[in-house]
Amino acid sequence: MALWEKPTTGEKIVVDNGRLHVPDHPIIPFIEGDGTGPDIWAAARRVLDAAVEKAYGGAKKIAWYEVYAGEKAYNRFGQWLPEETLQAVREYYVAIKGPLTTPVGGGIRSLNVTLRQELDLYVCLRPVRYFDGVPSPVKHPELVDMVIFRENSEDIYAGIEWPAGSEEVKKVIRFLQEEMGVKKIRFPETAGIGVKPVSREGTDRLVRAAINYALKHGRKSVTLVHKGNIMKFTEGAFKNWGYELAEREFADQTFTWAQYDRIKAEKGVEAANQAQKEAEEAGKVIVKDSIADAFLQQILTRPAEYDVIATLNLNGDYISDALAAQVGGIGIAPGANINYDTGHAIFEATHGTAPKYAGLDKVNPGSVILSGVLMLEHLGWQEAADRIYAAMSKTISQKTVTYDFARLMEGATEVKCSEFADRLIDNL
Ligand SMILES: NC(=O)C1=CN([C@@H]2O[C@H](COP(=O)(O)OP(=O)(O)OC[C@H]3O[C@@H](n4cnc5c(N)ncnc54)[C@H](OP(=O)(O)O)[C@@H]3O)[C@@H](O)[C@H]2O)C=CC1
Ligand SMILES: O=C(O)CCC(=O)C(=O)O
Ligand SMILES: [Mg+2]
Repeated sequence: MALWEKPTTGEKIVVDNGRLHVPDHPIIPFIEGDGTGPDIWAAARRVLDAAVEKAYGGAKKIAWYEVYAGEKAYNRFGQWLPEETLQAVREYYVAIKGPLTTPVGGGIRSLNVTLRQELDLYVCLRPVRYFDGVPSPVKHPELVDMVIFRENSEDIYAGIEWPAGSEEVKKVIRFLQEEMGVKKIRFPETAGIGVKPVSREGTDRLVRAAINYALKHGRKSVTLVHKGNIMKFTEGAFKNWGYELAEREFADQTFTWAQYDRIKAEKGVEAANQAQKEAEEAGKVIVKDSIADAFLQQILTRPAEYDVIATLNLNGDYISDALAAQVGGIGIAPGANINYDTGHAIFEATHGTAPKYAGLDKVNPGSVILSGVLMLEHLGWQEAADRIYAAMSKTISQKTVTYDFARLMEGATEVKCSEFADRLIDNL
């Protein structure tokens, strides 16, 4: 028996050869989220509806369809992630969600990660840009304009791990020592073990999506961020496979640092520099790489050198919060989880449930609103998206902001989460 009723109004989005056909009243499933989720989702929904109404004068309207996950699902149905929720995203293609809680060190596995895995949403897309007037801890936040393509289905993040002392972990240790010849690593009884799968297919589809994005949006470079000096056959392979993919599938549109190195070895550094210069002048996308620790310091010291970033799952998680902080914090950091082949996508903020602020109508709804803007762009409703971007810029410049910006801005008026949405709607 179904756990809840399906919507009776609105129409389904149809996907044909990976292309979305969006009706005027598309049914869009949403998950409210845990913690601050109800506050920020309520604010976001009002802003999205008002922008669509204003942009299309009533000709288009989203038919919202609530589906359940997390605490609300558990409290109502005794299930953390009902199959109906997964089925709804499969059927209606595009969804949006608030953050969901994941306990640390035990309990259920991340529902956020499970949604990505179950629907094979292999790209976590997180654009990071600066809005004028936002308080930032760095001198030139306006130099940050990056789009993160984080691999979303593999890596240590996939959750293959066994707890210390378990029968499973003992078996894995025995296997490593007796069959795989791992002798030099100490494996005390207290070791837990995690496994890090990284595949060529997983890398190819992620890097392909990043290069396609760079070409479509006139971006200058794609940087493969990895820790391949240490994890050679996972992160190092990611780098090598990324370069190979660029040279194989985008030979006329890209120039890679692997090519640069080959020219340098054959003809010297000047010839290599000249080849890169010519590629840049011809408008080719430069595909380069950076080791993750050096990258994290360079995004602070030389952010203008980075543009589209393609990286593995865990690196991408860290990098997205770090970059969000540079442009004013996690309160305005949007994201999307996308499968470019099937057309499925779930939009969500970069931040989590911020439990200490739950129910206070306090936090910044900007991240989930801007995730909604990415969703409107994905639907092709650019006019509505543009209105929200403009309203966001205007509201911030008027210094009417939530606590996170107000505490760092001189002369700001601090407003509640819902009031910030009101101001945005006034400014649409
Ligand atoms: N995709 C998802 O659903 C995600 C879920 N999570 C989950 O969320 C839970 C809490 O994680 P936690 O590590 O505390 O990270 P959070 O991102 O939830 O919160 C960390 C801090 O970020 C700031 N912050 C978060 N959201 C906002 C907002 N909307 N506006 C302004 N500031 C904000 C607050 O900073 P300050 O204290 O300075 O005010 C907050 O204390 C965990 O269970 C985690 O697993 C985490 C990330 C993503
Ligand atoms: O799933 C979670 O609880 C955390 C996920 C996360 O931090 C992220 O995807 O950025
Ligand atoms: Mg994160």
